Amino acid sequence: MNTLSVHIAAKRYPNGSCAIQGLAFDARPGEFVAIVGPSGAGKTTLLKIISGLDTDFDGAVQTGSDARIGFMFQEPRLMPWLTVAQNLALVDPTATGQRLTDALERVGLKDCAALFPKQLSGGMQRRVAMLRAFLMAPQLLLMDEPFQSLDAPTAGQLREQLLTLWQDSKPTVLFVTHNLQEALSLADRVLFLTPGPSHIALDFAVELARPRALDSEAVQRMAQELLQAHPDLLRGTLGTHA
Ligand SMILES: Nc1ncnc2c1ncn2[C@@H]1O[C@H](COP(=O)(O)OP(=O)(O)OP(=O)(O)O)[C@@H](O)[C@H]1O
Repeated sequence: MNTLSVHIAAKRYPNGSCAIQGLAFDARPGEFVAIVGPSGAGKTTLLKIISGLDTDFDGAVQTGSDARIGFMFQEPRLMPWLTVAQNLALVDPTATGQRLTDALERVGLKDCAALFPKQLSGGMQRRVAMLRAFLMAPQLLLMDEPFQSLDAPTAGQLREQLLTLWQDSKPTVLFVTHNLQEALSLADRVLFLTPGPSHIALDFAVELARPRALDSEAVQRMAQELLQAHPDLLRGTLGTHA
């Protein structure tokens, strides 16, 4: 995939409200970029524009002409009438036999191929959704608060599995989150958005070695330093805990 290049001069909804104004950034191939901003800042709107679902904006997004783009949402969006294996086969028909077993093992779901979504916990369903996103071999993966409302240990496991999958195939990732520590534990770089109409207030490189647990001293310290340096940007919009 080429460098992702995003330049949104303005995004207005038909009711006249302006969600995004003057927002621009590039992301290198394979870069893991977190996007953090207050509720209503336009994060979901931004991902919809980048994915091509929303073309009604002033500006340009370059993803490369044949870039495969994957999406993972907060809700797993699995087909309830299909088994785990069948849900995965929808995006990758070659995901059968040993290849399927290996893939499921990567996300701790070795014995779940024949189960239906309703037989899985919320965390397990999200693992299937995450695996599905990677099985389509995206060059760009857009993730919209994918681990929101999971308990802390489950979210921690999913973060570890996400990094393993990402490091295997290295798509460019744009990961929207409200959680500053989650952003710092995962990303190469964090883009902080202003309240809407949003633009980028701070483009922050996370220069910490991996793995970095969310509750590690290094992540906690970096979060505290950011909160002290940019209280207006971060106050009231971001939890400092998982
Ligand atoms: N279809 C729509 N029509 C009109 N306004 C919209 C529409 N969708 C979103 N908006 C407005 O655009 C702004 C950005 O919304 P968006 O959902 O992108 O924000 P967000 O940062 O993802 O919010 P959250 O963190 O709460 O999910 C908000 O003010 C919202 O009310």
